[in-house]
Amino acid sequence: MNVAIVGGTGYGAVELLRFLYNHPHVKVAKIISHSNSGIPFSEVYPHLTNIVDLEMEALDVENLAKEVDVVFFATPSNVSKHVIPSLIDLGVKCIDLSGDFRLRDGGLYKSYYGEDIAEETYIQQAVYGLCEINRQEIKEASLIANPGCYPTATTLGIIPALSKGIIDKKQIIIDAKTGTTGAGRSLAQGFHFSEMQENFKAYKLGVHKHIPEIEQVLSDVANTELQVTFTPHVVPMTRGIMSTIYVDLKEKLSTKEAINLYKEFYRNDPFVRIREEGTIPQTKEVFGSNYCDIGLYVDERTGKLIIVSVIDNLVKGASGQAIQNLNIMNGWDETTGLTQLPIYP
Ligand SMILES: NC(=O)C1=CN([C@@H]2O[C@H](COP(=O)(O)OP(=O)(O)OC[C@H]3O[C@@H](n4cnc5c(N)ncnc54)[C@H](OP(=O)(O)O)[C@@H]3O)[C@@H](O)[C@H]2O)C=CC1
Ligand SMILES: CC(=O)N[C@@H](CCC(=O)OP(=O)(O)O)C(=O)O
Repeated sequence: MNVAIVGGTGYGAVELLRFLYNHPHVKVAKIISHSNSGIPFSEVYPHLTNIVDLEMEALDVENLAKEVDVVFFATPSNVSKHVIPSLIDLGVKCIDLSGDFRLRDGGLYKSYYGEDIAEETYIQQAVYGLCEINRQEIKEASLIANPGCYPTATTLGIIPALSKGIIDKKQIIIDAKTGTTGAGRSLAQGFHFSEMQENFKAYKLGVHKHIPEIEQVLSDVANTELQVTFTPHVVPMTRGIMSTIYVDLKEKLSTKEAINLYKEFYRNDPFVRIREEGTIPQTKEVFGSNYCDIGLYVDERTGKLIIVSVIDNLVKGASGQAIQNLNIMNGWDETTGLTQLPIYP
C-alpha cells in the first residue's frame, strides 16, 4: 500500500517513518513539505542518510490522490481541515494526527483552537481513533481523527473504572506531565535548553485544547456530560507522558481488585499493559514503543483510586497509534510494524 505523509519535517512525520520503514505492507511513496520541497528527507534528518533519501514535494492534492491510498497528516492545528475534504472526496483515506477532526462541537472547537471547525459532513465522517475503545468503527473508517497525546494516556487510564461504574463521575482530577517533543520541532523561547533544563512548569490551566477532547471521550463512555480538572506540565525530558489521575471510589475496593478489573477490561489489547500490585510504570519503560502502561493504587484511607498511565507521546500518543489505526482499517494484525521494544535504559 502506498502512503504519503504531510508535514514532512516535523517530529510526528519522522516518527511515522521510523515505524513505517519496517512495515511489511506499506511503502512511503511521498513526503509532503511546505518548507522543504525539493530537498531529500535525509538532508533535514541526517540520521536517515541512505535510508530515507526521498525528495520531499509540495502539496498537490490531485497528484497525491493518483499515487497513494492513505495520507497521514502530521501538521499543526487548522491545516488538515482545508485539505482532507478534497482527498476524501477523491477516495483517499486520511489519518490526521492533529486535532482538526477530533471535536464534534463547533463552538468548543472555536474556543479552544481559535478558528472555525471543519465542514460538518467531514466531522461526522471522522472516527476518533482511540484503538482500544473504537476498534469496530475504525475498521470502517475513511477518516481517522488520531487522539491527542494527553487524551490517549488519560482516557485509557480512566475508561475501565468509569465504564464499570465504580467511581464518582463528578470528581476526576488529572495531573499530567509531558516531555518537550510534545511541543513539536519549531523553536519557542520557553523550550530553550536554558529555560527547560532543571525546570518543571505547569501551563495552559483551564484552557488546554485537550480538556474538551478528554471530556468528549469520557462523556461518550459514561453516557452523560462529564467535566474534568486537567493540569498539564512540561518536564525536562524529550519523550514521555505521565498522567496521574485521582478519582473517588463509590465503594470499598482493594488495589488487587482494581488491577483485576483493568486486566479484564484490556485482556485483548496488545498495547495496554496493566502493572502488578506495587509496580508503578515510569515513562522510560515505554520510551520509543507503542505501549500504554497503567499502574493502580487504592488509597484506602481517602477512598481514592490513583491511576498512573504512561505513554511515549510521539508513539502511542501520535505516530504509533496512527499506524495502529492504519492496521485496523486494513484488517492487518494490529501490531504490524509496531513491535519495537521500549528503549531501556
Ligand atoms: N509531538 C507530539 O507529541 C504530538 C503531536 N501531535 C500533533 O501532531 C501534529 C504534528 O506534530 P509535530 O510533528 O510534533 O509538530 P512539528 O511542529 O514538529 O511539525 C509539524 C510540521 O508541519 C508542517 N507545517 C508547519 N506549518 C504548516 C502549515 N502552515 N501548513 C502546512 N504544514 C505546516 C511543518 O513541516 P513542513 O515544513 O515540512 O511542511 C512542520 O514541521 C500536530 O497537530 C500536533 O499537535 C499529536 C500528538 C502528539
Ligand atoms: C509541551 C506541549 O506544548 N505539548 C503540547 C502537546 C499537544 C499536542 O501535541 O497536540 P495535539 O495532540 O492535540 O495535536 C501541548 O500541550 O499543546
